[in-house]
Amino acid sequence: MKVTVVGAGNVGATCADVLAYREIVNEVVLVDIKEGFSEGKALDIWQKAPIDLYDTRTTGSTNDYSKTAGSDVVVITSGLPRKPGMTRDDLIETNAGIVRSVTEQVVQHSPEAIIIVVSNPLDVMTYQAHITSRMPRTKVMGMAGILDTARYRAFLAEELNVSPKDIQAMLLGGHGDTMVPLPRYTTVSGIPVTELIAKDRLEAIIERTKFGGGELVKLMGTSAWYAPGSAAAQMVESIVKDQRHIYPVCIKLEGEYGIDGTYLGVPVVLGKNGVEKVIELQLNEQEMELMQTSNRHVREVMDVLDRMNNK
Ligand SMILES: NC(=O)C1=CN([C@@H]2O[C@H](COP(=O)(O)OP(=O)(O)OC[C@H]3O[C@@H](n4cnc5c(N)ncnc54)[C@H](O)[C@@H]3O)[C@@H](O)[C@H]2O)C=CC1
Ligand SMILES: O=C([O-])CC(=O)C(=O)O
Repeated sequence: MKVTVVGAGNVGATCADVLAYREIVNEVVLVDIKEGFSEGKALDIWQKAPIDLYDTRTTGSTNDYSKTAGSDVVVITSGLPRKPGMTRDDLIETNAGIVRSVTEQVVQHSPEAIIIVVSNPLDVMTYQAHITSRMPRTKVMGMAGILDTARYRAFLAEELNVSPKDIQAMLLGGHGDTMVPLPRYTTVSGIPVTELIAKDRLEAIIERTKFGGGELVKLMGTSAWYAPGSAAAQMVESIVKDQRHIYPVCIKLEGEYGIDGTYLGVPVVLGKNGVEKVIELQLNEQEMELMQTSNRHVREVMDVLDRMNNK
């Protein structure tokens, strides 16, 4: 199995490292526009192989996509990260052009690849990659929900003083302040979380989760990479090993949740064909309202992209 990671910056290099040291695939190609950058990162990861004992071959390429030919999965992380004071949506202008040109080159050399978009604003960059690639919706998806639920699960584990491994959760909607964490679908070793935590504490954790990316941007001056890189690698693993995990993934909705044409996070089964199935939860009125708010927000940013692309 061969995976290409485009963008050898913080998120891309972390993703490549996880794919290598966990031996998720045999071969990882890192691509970046900066001369020598991806080659250097790939060489560094390869030189760690005798220490951490893995044999995934890792190579780099400065914008030469012929080296990515025949990839099974391509992870797109190229693009600007935000700085303090910015929203993810502020990145649209620069990142749309990058995602468009990268997708064109990816598809030319790996027409069968499954594409996982990471660049922000996530839902709208997934839209950009999907329309550029002209592939079925099941093969072009965005990574956000695994990261957002991981943050939610980590905060809950800290609050309850239990292992983060025991916390299961689901989340819907766009990757932004309108994301929809679902307490009704959150359990701790099978116990509904609402039985273990006070309502106001749970609400505070949900609020912290919604702004989890911004919290890190404020602390570091740029956005997160360890959890995002691992989250993208986890999606790759479910695909290349046909594990059929259920994860929250951004995909174009076609009538599910009463929404048509918007790219939003929903639970899906992830296997060798990409999204094998979209799971439709029976939402209550309040959850549906939150999902619609998220839908309206992502739709607005999709409209901005449409106007940019039609200029
Ligand atoms: N979906 C999510 O949950 C998350 C998304 N992100 C997003 O991921 C993106 C990358 O973040 P970082 O890795 O922290 O940024 P970074 O600045 O460390 O790395 C981005 C890399 O992309 C490269 N690049 C730019 N244009 C390119 C092109 N045309 N072709 C190939 N490479 C190109 C740059 O040279 C740079 O090395 C950002 O847009 C960020 O907002 C970050 C974290 C989580
Ligand atoms: O916050 C950002 O800009 C990067 C991101 O999407 C996240 O870490 O959730």
